[in-house]
Amino acid sequence: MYLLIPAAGMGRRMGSDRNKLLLTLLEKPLLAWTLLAAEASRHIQWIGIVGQPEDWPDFKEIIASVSLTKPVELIQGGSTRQESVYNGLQALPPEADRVLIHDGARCLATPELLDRCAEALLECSGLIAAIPVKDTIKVVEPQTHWINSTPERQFLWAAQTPQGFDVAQLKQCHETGRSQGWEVTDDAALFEKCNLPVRIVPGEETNLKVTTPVDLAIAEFILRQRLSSSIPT
Ligand SMILES: Nc1ccn([C@@H]2O[C@H](COP(=O)(O)OP(=O)(O)OP(=O)(O)O)[C@@H](O)[C@H]2O)c(=O)n1
Ligand SMILES: C[C@](O)(CO)[C@H](O)COP(=O)(O)O
Repeated sequence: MYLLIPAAGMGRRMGSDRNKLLLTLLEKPLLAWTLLAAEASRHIQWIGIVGQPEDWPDFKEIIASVSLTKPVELIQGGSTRQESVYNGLQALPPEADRVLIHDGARCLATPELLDRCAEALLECSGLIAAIPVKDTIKVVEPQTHWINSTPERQFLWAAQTPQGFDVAQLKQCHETGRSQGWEVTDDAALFEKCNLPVRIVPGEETNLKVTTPVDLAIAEFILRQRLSSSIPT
C-alpha cells in the first residue's frame, strides 16, 4: 500500500513560528511519531512525505533518526492541504492503484489503524477513518451566532485520516475540484462532491490532529500512557 503524508502546513493555530510537525513530543518531532506508525504497519510499502522545501533538511534528519526501512520520497507541498495532496498524487509511482492519505499532524494513529484501512481499501474505492461525534452539534448563523438547527447526532461522525482511495478516481476528483474551484478540507469531500461512495472505517479516539497547544499536551498524556503500558513489568 502506498502512503502519502501531507506535512506541508504552517501550524498557524498552534501559534508556532515553524511547521508544527517539527515540534517535539516526548523527545521526538511529531513527524517522527507518524513515521514510526507507518514503519510498523504491515501493509505500507512506500511513503511519500509532502512538505515545504525549507523543511526538507529537518525531514531528512527525522527520516534517518527513525531508521525507516521503507522507500521514502519527499514531495513539494502546496499552499493548501488540498494542493499538497494533489502534488502527492502526481508523484506516486505509476504502479500505485490504491493510496492512503494520512495527516502528519495525526501522529498518534496506530499501525493497526493504518492496516485496518489498507485492508478495507481492498474491498472499496473510497474510505475514511472516523469516530461518532460525542458532543451535540449546533448549526449557527455565522454573523449573529443564533442557532439554526441541531442535527441528529446519530448521523454525525468526526472525520479523521487515514483516508484511502482508488488513485485514478481520486486524481480525477482533484482535477474536477480544481476546474470547479472547490475548496475542501479532506479528500473524501472531493469524492462526495463527485457522487462517489465513501465508507467509514472505525477510527481511534486517540487519533487526534495536533492543531492547538492543548492538543499537544493531550497527545503527550496519551503517548506517556501508551508507552508506560507497553513496558513489561
Ligand atoms: N498547505 C498545507 C497545509 C496543511 N498540510 C498538512 O495537512 C495536515 C492537516 O493540516 P492542519 O492541521 O490544518 O495543519 P497546518 O496547516 O499546519 O495548521 P494551521 O491550519 O493551524 O496553520 C497537516 O499534517 C499539515 O501539515 C499540508 O500538507 N499542506
Ligand atoms: C483531513 C482532516 O484531518 C480530517 O479531519 C482535516 O479535515 C484536516 O484539515 P483541517 O482543515 O486542519 O481540519
